[in-house]
Amino acid sequence: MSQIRLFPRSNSFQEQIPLPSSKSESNRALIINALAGGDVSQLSNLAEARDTQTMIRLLADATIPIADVLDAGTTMRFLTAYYAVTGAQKQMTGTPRMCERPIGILVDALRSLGAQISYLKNEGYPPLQLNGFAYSGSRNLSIRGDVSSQFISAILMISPLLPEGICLQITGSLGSKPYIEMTLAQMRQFGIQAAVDWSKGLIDIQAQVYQSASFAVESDWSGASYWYSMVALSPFEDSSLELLGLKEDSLQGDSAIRDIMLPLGVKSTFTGRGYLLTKCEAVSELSWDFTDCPDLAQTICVVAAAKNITLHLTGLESLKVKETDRVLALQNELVKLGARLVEIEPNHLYTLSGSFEKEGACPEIETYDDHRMAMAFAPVGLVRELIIHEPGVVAKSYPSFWGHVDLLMKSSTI
Ligand SMILES: O=C(O)C1=C[C@@H](OP(=O)(O)O)[C@@H](O)[C@H](O)C1
Ligand SMILES: C=C(OP(=O)(O)O)C(=O)O
Repeated sequence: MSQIRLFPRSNSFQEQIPLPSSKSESNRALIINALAGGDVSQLSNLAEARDTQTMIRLLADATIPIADVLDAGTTMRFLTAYYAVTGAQKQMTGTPRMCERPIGILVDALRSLGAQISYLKNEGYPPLQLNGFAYSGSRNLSIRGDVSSQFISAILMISPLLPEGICLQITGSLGSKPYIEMTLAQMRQFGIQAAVDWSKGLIDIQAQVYQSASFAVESDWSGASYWYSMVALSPFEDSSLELLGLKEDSLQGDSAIRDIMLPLGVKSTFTGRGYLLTKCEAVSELSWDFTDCPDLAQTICVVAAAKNITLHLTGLESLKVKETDRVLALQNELVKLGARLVEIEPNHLYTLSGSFEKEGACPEIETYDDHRMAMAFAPVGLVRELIIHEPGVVAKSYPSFWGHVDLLMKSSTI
């Protein structure tokens, strides 16, 4: 299918949504489990996400000479470190966009530990050729924190295997920190101790042996965000959704959606088996820093646009090097709803404002090979007819998304 048309709903809803599992937790669990020599069957509730299924497939067959990760950032970065430290001879590649996403910071760090890695096309970007590992003897490593936390997570997961461990100094500003905390928390569950001093940006991991363990992946808070949007945008006061499989104490930083959505009109109540979302009063203006939760930015921009809430956003720097340039994609598509996302201070502060257009020609939203563009805009279909192009992009993180949307909205596919 190349388009989905969504039709507004004229009454309230009360539904349960069986959320997908987190691909971030899944991909960490798979790498750590492989390093621990565990069996995949010890990991439960692994994500259906294509990014995770790609990781499972590549880890299952060590003889594959070319590891094609498609468009999965974590799979590319985590596997590069895994293959490097295990001395694999391997080519790493991905989609054309993956070959535009930076990896030089990780490659430099791995080379300084002793990995033989060369670039097959452009310096600093996939595809890569991995040619084995000869430990360099150094445990002190510096790494920039401002491009992608995935480089840091990748290095941390292989640290216990190195003869002297690693003392990692994070330099510059740090984005997506909760993902690093997620990595450390999952390593801890497999027996690894780390000494962390965030005030100095230091993480010290001695040489240690991973203990194999069982691990159950939680539902995905990033995927949950789109259901928060549905409740926020429903015009009916008694609309509610129960999102299943979420924990109160999550490893996922995107659980911040609970706090962000409160001023946008959604209250979260823990039910023991997930969260019940109900409607509450929304503000008319809000400032938010997305440094810790970049994957929520698209969700929040679309909700604000459709509710005529003025938004001041910071922490969007990393959005330019994700599945697409997400700032540009948002700027192009939000205009179709009557909103403008304007850069106020270069690459720092943005303001979103406008007047939501409920009537007129049906907006057609382009998705730029980015699952989050499709899922962030879908909730608008509750309040006005909308077409979303290439809806299949959701498979990267949430293959069952449109099936779940069917619970709330009528749609037709072309
Ligand atoms: O480690 C992870 O699982 C992720 C880290 C984040 O990337 P960056 O660290 O590049 O911001 C996030 O955007 C991505 O969806 C998943
Ligand atoms: C940025 C994302 O994923 P990745 O970097 O792993 O491709 C995402 O899922 O929004």
